[in-house]
Amino acid sequence: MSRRRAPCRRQQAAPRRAAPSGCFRSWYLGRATRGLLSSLHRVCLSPVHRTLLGVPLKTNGLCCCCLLVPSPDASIARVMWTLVGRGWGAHALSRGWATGAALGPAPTFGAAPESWPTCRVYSSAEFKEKLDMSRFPVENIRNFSIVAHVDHGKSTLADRLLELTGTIDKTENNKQVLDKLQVERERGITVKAQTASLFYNCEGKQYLLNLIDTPGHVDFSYEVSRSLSACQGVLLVVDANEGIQAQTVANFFLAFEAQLSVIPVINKIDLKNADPERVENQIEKVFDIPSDECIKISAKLGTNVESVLQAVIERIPPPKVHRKNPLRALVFDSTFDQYRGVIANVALFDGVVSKGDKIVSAHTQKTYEVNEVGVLNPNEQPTHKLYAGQVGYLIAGMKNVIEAQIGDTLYLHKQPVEPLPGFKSAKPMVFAGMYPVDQSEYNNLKSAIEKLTLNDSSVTVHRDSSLALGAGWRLGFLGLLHMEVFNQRLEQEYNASVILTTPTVPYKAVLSSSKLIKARRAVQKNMIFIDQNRVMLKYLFPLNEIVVDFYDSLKSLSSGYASFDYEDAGYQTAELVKMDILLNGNTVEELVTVVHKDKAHSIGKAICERLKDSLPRQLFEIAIQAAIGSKIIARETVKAYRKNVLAKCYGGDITRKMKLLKRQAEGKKKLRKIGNVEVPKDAFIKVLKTRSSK
Ligand SMILES: Nc1nc2c(ncn2[C@@H]2O[C@H](COP(=O)(O)OP(=O)(O)OP(=O)(O)O)[C@@H](O)[C@H]2O)c(=O)[nH]1
Repeated sequence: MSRRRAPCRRQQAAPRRAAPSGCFRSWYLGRATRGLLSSLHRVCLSPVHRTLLGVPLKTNGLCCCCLLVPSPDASIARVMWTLVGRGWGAHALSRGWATGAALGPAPTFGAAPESWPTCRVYSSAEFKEKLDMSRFPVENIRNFSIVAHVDHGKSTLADRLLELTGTIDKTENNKQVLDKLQVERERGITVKAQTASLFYNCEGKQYLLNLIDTPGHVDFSYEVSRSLSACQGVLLVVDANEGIQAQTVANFFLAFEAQLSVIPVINKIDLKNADPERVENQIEKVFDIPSDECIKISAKLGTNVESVLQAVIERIPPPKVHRKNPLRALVFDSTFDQYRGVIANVALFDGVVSKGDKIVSAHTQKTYEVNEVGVLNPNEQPTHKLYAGQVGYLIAGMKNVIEAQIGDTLYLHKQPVEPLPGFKSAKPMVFAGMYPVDQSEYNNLKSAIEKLTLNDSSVTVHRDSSLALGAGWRLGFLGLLHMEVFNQRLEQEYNASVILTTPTVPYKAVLSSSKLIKARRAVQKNMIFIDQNRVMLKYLFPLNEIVVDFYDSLKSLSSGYASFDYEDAGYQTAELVKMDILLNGNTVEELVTVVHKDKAHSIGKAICERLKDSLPRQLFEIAIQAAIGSKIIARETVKAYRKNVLAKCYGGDITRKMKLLKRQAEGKKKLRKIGNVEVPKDAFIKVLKTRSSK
């Protein structure tokens, strides 16, 4: 039995240290006790992590400790961020232990520690103030997105705005901090819209600026359109050298249609080839925005960026919301955290939400208890409440994609509201099959795909299987880059290894073999769902379309699952014709048939082909014809046997051979005239089946 040791004197008497400001690669937790740390160890750390994290704890050996991450181990980074994300700092504060720690953006897992951001440490008072969101009345809130063509400088401008508002420190390492994903860092492009709440003091007023940095590439335009639903304005960034490009126009119209205020920002004016005046004129001409409304900046150097903040406050209206109404929150994005479940990004259109509230999803009608609310600053910063007009995150124990629908409306239990319109679903353009490299990994890959599609709702997923690759999925993407990024994220964020088939685009195909019912001139009467797995379909069929092989075809198409029954529905008017089948000009009475006018040609052709296959070759040629009245609509020929009349001629005179062949041809002519073609019995059955299946 292990005995608990009493805390040593040195620990109790440890002086309170001043929080180191801006300490790099470290987390300052103030007077966090060993008890809290060890409980955290118990809750979330594996033995390896405990050992590694234990090293700096032991060496510090004080109540007041600074956790240094001892190695670039990716999993350690993940754990540290999980702890911070779980509100460790806030927890310590609520117990009166500590100053809290608000950090820079999460390090990308597996990245070298040098790329990690600087931590920013707040005083207790600052931290307490951060938790109270009631200090921002609606008129002091501005919600806006930064939109632009690819590489025109959105993320760089976002960095400057974060710095100007004191959200992050101005250091070499804080570059494109809102591009948090490893794939974004590696490729140098934004693929995921990121929200950041900035606190800004202007002329004695405290403003809350909710900024959403969006991707520029067309494959991720769904991110832009969703982000705009949480905004009242956009910063339309245009490169001073390249001018207006395709995505500039597309994004402008997205904002215009959503009736948002558009602030044109001409960026990169520091470039040698920059021509801001030309771009100003373009903007005026194409978007009808007066040139004097354009703000010329260099996001890279920080030139004139302050005036962008001014314009946001002056030109973008505050949200039109009502705090006194019952809660109405739009879920506009979400991510999955393995410890906390779904983290939903929400924009509050009405009311207030607090930790502990019972909320209902309009989509699933399920009730949840709110475990945490907060803002992204730019990382998760828990707050006491979120108020209408604000944008933040909410954790309520939702566990999967079905529960956490993007576009869903959340409201308070027993206070139902009219759901918000939500979003149009994305239309995939490129499709590819995805299979686990090893079939035993199927379930893990399934769960990884589900979690990732939660964060990227524009991907469509359908189950599929292949003889060679086994069970898998057919995924739909908005483009090739989107497909590559999704695959890369699966590998990097979920450690999944997959086989991705060659991408294809959608085709519209008419599957003649499976249109079993339509092809038989049926008219649907009704459809009744008997239970979850069975449906009853009622059709009006012409009887001659089902008598012969309909049931066989139905069984084979449905792998034996479908059953069939019919009853007489009386006579109906139809355009029918009588079709004769002729053998060497003589009608075969047994094969005379009545068919629908539109199908006469195809049935006639098929019958002739079947007869050709079924009739034995004879000494004379047989002409098989299908006719409607005197009009021949199809013809096949069965060639005659040719007896080798020259067999006995060894060498000899050519005139003798010609004489024999001529005599044979004359004999055949006579045969043709008197020829009475014998039709075997099974040919009739084959022919009847042909007629029916056409
Ligand atoms: N010279 C100069 N370069 C800039 C400026 N702003 C951004 N850049 C550079 O332009 C490149 C693209 O910048 P980003 O901020 O990533 O552009 P983005 O629009 O966010 O890119 P996507 O999100 O991928 O569309 C980077 O190399 C930046 O350093 C600027 O004001 N001047």
